[in-house]
Amino acid sequence: MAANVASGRNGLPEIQTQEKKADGIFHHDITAPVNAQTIDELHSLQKKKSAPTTPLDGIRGPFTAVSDDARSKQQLQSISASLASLTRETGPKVVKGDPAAARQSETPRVVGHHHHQRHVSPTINVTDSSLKFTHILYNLSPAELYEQAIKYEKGSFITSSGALATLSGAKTGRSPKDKRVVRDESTEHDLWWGKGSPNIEMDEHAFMVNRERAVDYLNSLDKVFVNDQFLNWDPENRIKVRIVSARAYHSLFMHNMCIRPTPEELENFGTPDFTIYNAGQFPCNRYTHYMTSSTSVDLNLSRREMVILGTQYAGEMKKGLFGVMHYLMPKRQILSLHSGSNMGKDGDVALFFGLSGTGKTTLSTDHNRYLIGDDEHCWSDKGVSNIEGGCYAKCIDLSRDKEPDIWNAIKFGTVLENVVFEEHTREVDYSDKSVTENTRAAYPIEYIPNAKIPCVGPHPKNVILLACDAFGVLPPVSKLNLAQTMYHFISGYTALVAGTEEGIKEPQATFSACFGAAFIMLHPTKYAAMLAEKMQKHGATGWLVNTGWSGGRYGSGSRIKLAYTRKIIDAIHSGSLLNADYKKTEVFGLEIPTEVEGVPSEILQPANTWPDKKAYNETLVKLAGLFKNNFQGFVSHKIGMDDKLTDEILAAGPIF
Ligand SMILES: Nc1ncnc2c1ncn2[C@@H]1O[C@H](COP(=O)(O)OP(=O)(O)O)[C@@H](O)[C@H]1O
Ligand SMILES: C=C(OP(=O)(O)O)C(=O)O
Ligand SMILES: [Ca+2]
Ligand SMILES: [Mn+2]
Repeated sequence: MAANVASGRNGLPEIQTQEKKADGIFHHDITAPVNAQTIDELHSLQKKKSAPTTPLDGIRGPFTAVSDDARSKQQLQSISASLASLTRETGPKVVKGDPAAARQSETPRVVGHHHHQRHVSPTINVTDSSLKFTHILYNLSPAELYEQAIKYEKGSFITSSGALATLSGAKTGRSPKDKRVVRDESTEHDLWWGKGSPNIEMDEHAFMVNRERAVDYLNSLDKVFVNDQFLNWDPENRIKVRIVSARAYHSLFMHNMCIRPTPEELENFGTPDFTIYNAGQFPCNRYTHYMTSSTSVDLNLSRREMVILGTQYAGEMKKGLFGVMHYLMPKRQILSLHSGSNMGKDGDVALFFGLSGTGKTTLSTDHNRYLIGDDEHCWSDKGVSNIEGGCYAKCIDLSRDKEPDIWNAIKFGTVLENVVFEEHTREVDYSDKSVTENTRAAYPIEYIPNAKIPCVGPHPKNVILLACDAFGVLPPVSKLNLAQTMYHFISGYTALVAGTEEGIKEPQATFSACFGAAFIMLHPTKYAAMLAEKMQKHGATGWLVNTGWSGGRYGSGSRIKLAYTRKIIDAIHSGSLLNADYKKTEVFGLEIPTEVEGVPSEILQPANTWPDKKAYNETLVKLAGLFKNNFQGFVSHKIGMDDKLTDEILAAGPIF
């Protein structure tokens, strides 16, 4: 090849790698020319249209064939029906796609899974809901949702590991006091109401006022996000959910947390079984009956709808749906569980119950075992199934060494809530609590390398009850008989520290029935009876594991090392702890092993670890009193058909 030397930019010699053509014109480009005549044409080439993965007309019979167009129309009609104001005649005019994209370009755009003809949208800001189109961003991909969040939602950034950092606004945790459940003829008798119940009532009318408020707000926006997804990996008991929301953050969060439909499943989705209207940034009207703040999370089981006003905390949606499952599943004789779950190589399944912060996510995510799920499960006659399609991990003080699988899951596609990062490098500082202590990562379950897909497993062998005991008196591990397991399940104890402010040293005991009183819908004894029956039938062993303090209460002792807790959990899984030597404790009557491989034996007996024995005994009796007091609410209830079990459970509490 002859190198021609000519004068390039800045007078520097330019090296020609091509021969001069006969016409005397230099050809600078060595690659093939672009297949477009205009910039618009070039841009239109960049995006390939998502085609349906199944040739629908080909595989269906001539009488059942539904054209793509008809299917797309049905889908839009279904979404319009979801968004319909119930006081007006028709639903809003809906069209798929980003209104900004439609304004920018003359070429039809594809957003979501189906191509749809672009309607001409008004270029002036016409806000009358009846005159405008509501643009629907339907089941967008994570990449599309990233772009939406970054373009339109303040506080959205890509972190150095590729996650989407977002802010949840004024609320950085759930608002259980603002939860309302419609009390009508059907729920009146079915649900748990009154003292101790999380179900604070509202009437149908107040619900409709809030529903209208949410729907009108959503329709006033130029676009809304719609996610059609599933709950429950048990195919026979799968629930179809639709989430209508105003933020890309919410849409991506639910994309990660619910089960993601395949394109085929989405084409045949039809009508949802349950719909969430999340108008989170818009408050409720406090003049509305039953409202006590500007936040309201309202559940109407008869309408199969939930309305969220005045909180953008995304966990509200995930845990809201969990409540729905706590109603729907027991009706089918399936037990819903606030637990993590994993499975060993030999197929042994463990459940991890516990209140927030006790270790469900951390301990079910175990590099040596298959992860079934970190938070919400069902136990049916066939075994366990995860309700969700993702995990929701706490990020505060997250370390690569101690929790490598969670660390590595924080990558492209993961939603990172309320974390603080270095403004230039976008490295997250997981120790920073400036926004909140409750920093979170929501990622699809397959981001954990040993996730068990599909997320189902056989009947559990071990049922592990986690308590983070900041009083430091519960043993790191004890083996429970069935009555003790039920006693502790119904009690649902944990004790965290009262606050993060200086000087507050007193642990705060929390009793939350079934380790999830905020989410259960029926009386706790209903779930307890089902758990007892299943554990008995399948021969599962119960364990109480304290992931909290040792060597003294909060302030003088310290939290049990995660590495030790993991060793304890390993010994439960392997079966070695089942046959260990045990010693029974006073007061709580708990069986404590004398040895656990990899754990210093002296920490197994809490009494040994307290330098001040008198303080230990006082604290132990104090906690026992709190247990006894809490259980008073259950003494008059029968658990299951068996009077004997009820008596045994009552006797399984602390004696002092
Ligand atoms: N010994 C321990 N066992 C379990 N978790 C521990 C322990 N020590 C500290 N931790 C921390 O406590 C937190 C447990 O939270 P998480 O697993 O998210 O609970 P949950 O899923 O039950 O809400 C994690 O941040 C974890 O790193
Ligand atoms: C999302 C939650 O779950 P957890 O804290 O148990 O992970 C919650 O309780 O709000
Ligand atoms: Ca929880
Ligand atoms: Mn969790």
